[in-house]
Amino acid sequence: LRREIPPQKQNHAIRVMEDAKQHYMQLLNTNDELERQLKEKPKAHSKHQSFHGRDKKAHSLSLVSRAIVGSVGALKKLGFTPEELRDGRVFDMIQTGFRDIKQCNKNDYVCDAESPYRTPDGSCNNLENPTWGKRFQPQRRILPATYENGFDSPLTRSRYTNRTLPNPRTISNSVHRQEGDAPIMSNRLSLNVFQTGQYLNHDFISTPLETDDEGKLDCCKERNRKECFPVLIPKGDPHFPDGTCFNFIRSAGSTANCRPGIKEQQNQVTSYIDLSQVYGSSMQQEERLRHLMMDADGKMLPSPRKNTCQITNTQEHCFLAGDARVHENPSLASYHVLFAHLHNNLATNLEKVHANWTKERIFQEAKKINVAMYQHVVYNEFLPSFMSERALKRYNLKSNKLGYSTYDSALDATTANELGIAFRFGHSLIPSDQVLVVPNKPVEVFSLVPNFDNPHLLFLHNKSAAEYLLKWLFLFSGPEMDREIVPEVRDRLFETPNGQSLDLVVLNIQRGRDHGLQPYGEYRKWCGLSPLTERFDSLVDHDEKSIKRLRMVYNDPRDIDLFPGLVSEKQESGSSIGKTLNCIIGSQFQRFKQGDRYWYENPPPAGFTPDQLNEIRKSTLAMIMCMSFDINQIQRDAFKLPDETNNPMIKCDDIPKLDLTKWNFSFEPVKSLGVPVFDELSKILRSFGAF
Ligand code: HEM
Ligand SMILES: [Ca+2]
Repeated sequence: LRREIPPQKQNHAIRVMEDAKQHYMQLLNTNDELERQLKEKPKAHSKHQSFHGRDKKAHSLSLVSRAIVGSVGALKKLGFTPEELRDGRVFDMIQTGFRDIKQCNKNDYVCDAESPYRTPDGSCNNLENPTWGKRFQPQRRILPATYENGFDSPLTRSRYTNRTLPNPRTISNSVHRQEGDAPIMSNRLSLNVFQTGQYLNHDFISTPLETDDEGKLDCCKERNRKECFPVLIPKGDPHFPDGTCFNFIRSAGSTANCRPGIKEQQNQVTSYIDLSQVYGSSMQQEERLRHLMMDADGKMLPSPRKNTCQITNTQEHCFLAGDARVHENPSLASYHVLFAHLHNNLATNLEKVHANWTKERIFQEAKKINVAMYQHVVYNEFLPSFMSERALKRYNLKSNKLGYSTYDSALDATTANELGIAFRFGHSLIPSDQVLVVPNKPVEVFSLVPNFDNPHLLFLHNKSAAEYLLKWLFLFSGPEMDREIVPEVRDRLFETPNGQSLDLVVLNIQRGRDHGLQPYGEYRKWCGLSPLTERFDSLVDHDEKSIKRLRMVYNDPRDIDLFPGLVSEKQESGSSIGKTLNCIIGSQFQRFKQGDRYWYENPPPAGFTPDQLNEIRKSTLAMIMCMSFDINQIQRDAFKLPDETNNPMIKCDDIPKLDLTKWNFSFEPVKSLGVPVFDELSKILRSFGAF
C-alpha cells in the first residue's frame, strides 16, 4: 500500500511547481533580452558555442527542462524523501502543472504505419513509442547519472575518496599528450575511418548547450551560474598562459513530455542513421534543403542566409546542410559534398527511368536509397575496419548476404549519452593537416588550425577541392588509434588570431562530468569485464605505460573518467579499439540497426524489395566516390590503405553500379507524409528565416 502524501507536502509541491514556472518565464525573458544585445568579437569560445549549433526550439525546451528539474531539486531541499519523489503522484502533479506551457502540450502522434518513408524528425519510427529516436528527446542512459547534488550538478569529487577529481587539463597533459614530434601513423587504415567517424556522429548526436547567445555568457566571470562549469588551467602549463580559463557552458537538458526527473541531456538531431546531417532533422529543414542540395553551378554546397562560419573573402560563403557543424573542418565538408552529389545523381537517374514520378516521389526515393547505401557502408565497411570480430558478431552488426533482417520494436534506438563521449575516440584519429591531392601535381598541405570552421579550402581549384580532399582521405593514413591526440586540437582547437584556443580533450572530460556520467570502471562492469579496485594493477586492459600515465593523475583507478579510460585501453585483438569501447559502440549500433523500422534490410513498405536490396548490398564507399566524381580508379576497400596485393587500385568502370531499373514499382507506394505542396511551404519558410 502506498502511504498518503500529507496535504501540507502536497501544497508544498504545488507551490514549488508554480515558482518553477515563474522562473521559466523569467528565463525566457532574459534570453530575449540577451538576444537583443550586440554581438561581441569572435573568441575561441564563441566558435565552440556555434559549433554546437543553435536551434531556438532546442533552447526553449532546455529552459523548460531546467525549470522542471529545478522543481525536483527544490522538493528535495524541502525534505521530500527519495521515496516520495519516486512516487508517481508528486511528478504527476508537477507535470500537470506545466501542461499549459506550450512546450509541454502533449503530442498525440498519428503515425502512418504504411508510409514507405521516414519522418524527417525521427518520430513514428517506433509505432508503439513514437518519440524514440526523435530529435529534441532526452538522450538515453546506459547507467544512471551521478550528479553531485543527486539531480543536476556536475561531478567534482571522487565517489571513492571524496577528494577533488583531477583537473581535466592535468589529465590531458599526462595521458593524451603526443610524445613525438609527429603522431604515430596507422599502417593499415585510411583517413576515411577518421572522416566517416565524424560525419556519422553528426548523424546520431548533437548536444546543444544551455545558452545560445553567441559568446555573450562568460562563465569565467559568472562561475556560479547554472549554465556554467568553467575549467581553470593549472599554473605552469606547457601551452596555455597562467590564469587561462575555458568558458565551458553546460549541455542543455530535455524532458520527455515535461515529466519531472533528474537532468537528462538533449539530442537535437535524430538518433537514427538516416543522413539527418544531409537532409536535416525537421520537415522545415528538409523542405528548404531539398531544393538546394548544391549551389547554382552544382559544385558547392548552398549558402545559408546568415554566415555562420569564418569567411576568408567575399567570393566564399558558409554552407547550408542538415547539420550546423558542416564546416568544422574542410574534409568533413567534403563528405557533405559527396553525399549531396550522390543524392542528386540518384534523383537524376531515377527521373530518367521514371518520367511519370512526381518530384516528391523522386526526392523521397533518392533519399531512401542514399540512406540505405550509407547504412550498408557504415555496417559493412566502416565498423568492421576498426571493431573486433567478436563484437561485430555479438551485437549482430554484420549485414546479411541474403534475405531480410529482423526489426525489434522493443529496442530503443535513442542515442546513449555515453556514446556521445565514447565515440569521441575518433579524436585520436584527427590528423594535423588537411591535404589536397591534385591530379598530376604535388600534394598541397595545409595546417588544420586556420581551417576550423572555415570552408576556404573547398573553394580552391575552381571549387574542385572537395574531390581532392576526398582523394587524400582514401589514399593516405592518419594517426593510429591510441591515447595520443595531436597538438592541433589538444592545444590549438579553434585558435583565434590573438592566440586564444581550447583543448578538445579537456572538453571531452569536462563534458562527461557535466553529464553526470559514471567513471570508466562502471562501464567495464556493465560490459561484463573485470571490475576495478583501488589498486592500479586491476587495470588489466591497459598497458604498463598507460597505467603509469593514469597513475600520475588519478588517486584511485575507479575515478578514471570515461574518455581517458576508453582511449587508453589496449587494442582488442583484431581491432583498433579496446574491449569496453567495442562493447559500448557495439551495443548502441545494434540498436541503431535492429531498433530502426526503416533499416534498409527490412521488408517493404519501410524497406526494399529483394531485387532492390541486392542492388543496395553492392554499395561501397569506393562505388559512391566513383558515382559522384569523374575519377578513373580507386581502391576497393576505402577504409584500408591501397596495397598492391590485398587492396589494389581498380578502375571505376570495374566497380558495379546500382541498377535503378529495379526500382520499377509494381505498387504505388507514395502516401503523402502530410506535406503541403512543398514549393508553397518553402516560400513560407523562407519568409520565416528558418536558417
Ligand atoms: C578535426 C576534427 C574534429 C574536431 C575539431 C572536433 C571537435 C569537437 C568539438 C569541439 C566537440 C564538442 C566538445 C564539447 O564541448 O563537449 C566535439 C564533440 C564530439 N566529437 Fe569531435 N571533432 C573532430 C572529429 C571527430 C571525430 C573523428 C569523431 C569520431 C570518430 C568525433 C566525435 C565526436 C562526438 C561523438 C562528439 C559529441 C557530439 C555531441 O554530443 O554533440 N569528433 N568534437
Ligand atoms: Ca540521424
